[in-house]
Amino acid sequence: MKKSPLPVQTIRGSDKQVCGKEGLVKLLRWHFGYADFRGTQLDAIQAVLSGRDCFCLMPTGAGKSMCYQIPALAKPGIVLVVSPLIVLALSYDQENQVMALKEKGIAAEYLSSTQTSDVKNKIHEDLDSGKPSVRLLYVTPELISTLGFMSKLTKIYTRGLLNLIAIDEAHCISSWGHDFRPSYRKLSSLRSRLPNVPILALTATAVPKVQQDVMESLCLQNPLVLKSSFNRPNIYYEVRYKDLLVDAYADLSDLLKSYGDVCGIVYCLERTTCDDLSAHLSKSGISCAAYHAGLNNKVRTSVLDNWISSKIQVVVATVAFGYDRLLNSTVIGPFFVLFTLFLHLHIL
Ligand SMILES: Nc1ncnc2c1ncn2[C@@H]1O[C@H](COP(=O)(O)OP(=O)(O)OP(=O)(O)O)[C@@H](O)[C@H]1O
Repeated sequence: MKKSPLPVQTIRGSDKQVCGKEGLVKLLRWHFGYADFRGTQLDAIQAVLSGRDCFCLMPTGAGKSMCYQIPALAKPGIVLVVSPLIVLALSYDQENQVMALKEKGIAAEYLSSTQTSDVKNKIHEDLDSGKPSVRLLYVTPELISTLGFMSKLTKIYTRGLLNLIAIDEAHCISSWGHDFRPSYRKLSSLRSRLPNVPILALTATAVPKVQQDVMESLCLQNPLVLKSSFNRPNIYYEVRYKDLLVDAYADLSDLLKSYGDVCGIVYCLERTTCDDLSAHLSKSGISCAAYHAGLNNKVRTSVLDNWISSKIQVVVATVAFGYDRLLNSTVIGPFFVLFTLFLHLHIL
């Protein structure tokens, strides 16, 4: 349901007004309906709103997005969110995030190669106008590294309209990290090109060496470093020995059925295993589909859509199925079960 007139801030308040806990909690309640901030969210938000850089290490699903979404509502101007749109599931998540924000009446847009030129032109026109209406702009690191976009950003910056740069999945900037992306390296120029704009680096996966590398590469100055606990009491591992099972397929099928109406992902190492297992499970009455890089985009999108909308219960996938993102999906929430280890041990 859409909310009408939103109290998005339109005038510059004093730091105390903008950063005060009471006002920020009000924004959170009004726009998102949550009672209070979680973990270190408020610290991160207050740091960036006061102009300080921040490195924020939070587990997947802890609510990192809120750390840049609330600042976008607290001050007039634009929050730039740099996020990698590597695989289908990630870009899907990005689109969903922007759609969900728009539903709440928050002016959010994303720029990616998947959009039509009409849509992109509209966003560029808004950015070029003296008074852009967009509050949250999601872009790829690749776009940041283009001269045209950088000069656009510089113009917005010189007009005093760039409030915050949030770097999502910030570990991608580190060549020590498991997800290193060369295009992220180019983000190191943001500090010199757009000085005085606070930078918020967000990640769920940085070991100390990567953390240091991220902070140095982004030239963070005296950042507030926030690290949350990674204990996830809702996740547990169970190991079953394949040799001790009469029929591993039947065992898996029974296990899936025993969870009732929940949705799950079964991870396999190979594409052919996904196809075979999906066929087996379908025969035993489980609504499922395979997902791997060998399938074309159309099929993959439809499997993802069907799974998210609960038309199918189980996806049998390789890691091509955006592991981290889907684990967090708000749509799936508590009804999500992951069977990764089981399959590795039993079926392969
Ligand atoms: N203070 C809060 N109270 C309750 N729910 C919250 C709060 N902040 C965020 N959430 C919800 O938590 C869910 C996960 O948030 P989000 O997607 O931002 O996590 P994340 O840490 O960015 O995950 P990822 O590592 O996948 O990027 C979302 O549904 C979000 O609306």
